[in-house]
Amino acid sequence: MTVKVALIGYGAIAQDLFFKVQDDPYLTIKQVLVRHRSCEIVKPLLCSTIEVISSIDDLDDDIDFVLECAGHEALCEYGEAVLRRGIDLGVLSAGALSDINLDTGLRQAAHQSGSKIIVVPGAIGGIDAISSVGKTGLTAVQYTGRKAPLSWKGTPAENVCDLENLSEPFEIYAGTARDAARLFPKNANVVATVALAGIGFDETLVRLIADPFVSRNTHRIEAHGDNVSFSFETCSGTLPDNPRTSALTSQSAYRILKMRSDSFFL
Ligand SMILES: NC(=O)C1=CN([C@@H]2O[C@H](COP(=O)(O)OP(=O)(O)OC[C@H]3O[C@@H](n4cnc5c(N)ncnc54)[C@H](OP(=O)(O)O)[C@@H]3O)[C@@H](O)[C@H]2O)C=CC1
Ligand SMILES: O=C([O-])CC(=O)C(=O)O
Repeated sequence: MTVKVALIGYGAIAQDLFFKVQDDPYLTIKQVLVRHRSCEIVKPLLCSTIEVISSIDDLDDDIDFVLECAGHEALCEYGEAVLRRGIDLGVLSAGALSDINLDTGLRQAAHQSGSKIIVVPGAIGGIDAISSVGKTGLTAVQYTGRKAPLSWKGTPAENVCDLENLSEPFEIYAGTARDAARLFPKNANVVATVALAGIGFDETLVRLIADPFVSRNTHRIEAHGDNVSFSFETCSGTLPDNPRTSALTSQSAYRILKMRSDSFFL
């Protein structure tokens, strides 16, 4: 059986994922949802069998899985409608779930229709272990993220340091996962994933660092419980079309799609 997938967004992650999926006999990207103004730009980039849409109402009834790879705003705009249609939703913009109303709305929609929300681990490793132990088994979780200075352009980091001329690592944020997810919507989705898997947005402590010495995005988790402790570090180069996004993100998204199509899965 071929699993029919719709993507929300056609940026760096979606395009990289698209190339991974195109030779896979068990997965088909059937539709791509973009903003209305982008439809005519995206159409020529895709083969004619893939429909480019700009309204969630145009989602085909036979879509098995929708993957959001567009940003917080897109998850707010389309997430609930996808789930209400009974279609499972993969989420990359997990940081949007730091908004309690959105989180509750999506969970209710999924519960009522029987669909599922799958938070894609994306750019960070170790989520399986953190999630297996979860809130009941963990007492402290600390996340530290490092990216090259220019990856923090357009964020509140610009108010606290001169990103263009950093010669030493600079801590641009220290606080809760909830505030990090809200303040850094394009850089702290992994923070939200760690929080959701572990002890929650308000208990997970976060440090974000603009580091002129890193060439790859680096995500470090230190987690402790009464009977367990973890320390994970993930370093990934970035995608050519978005130098702030880890290449691991689209690899992880492809894995989630394969999970739905393959009979043996690890
Ligand atoms: N969980 C994880 O590990 C990670 C998650 N992410 C999340 O994934 C998102 C996408 O990342 P990436 O591909 O690198 O970003 P890009 O900026 O390269 O692409 C995002 C695409 O989504 C489109 N888009 C944005 N809003 C909407 C909308 N409301 N409706 C339709 N399309 C929309 C944008 O179009 P336009 O240009 O017209 O706005 C753009 O083409 C990030 O914003 C972030 O939230 C990113 C990295 C890691
Ligand atoms: O791509 C990464 O390394 C992480 C990222 O941007 C995010 O979590 O939003």
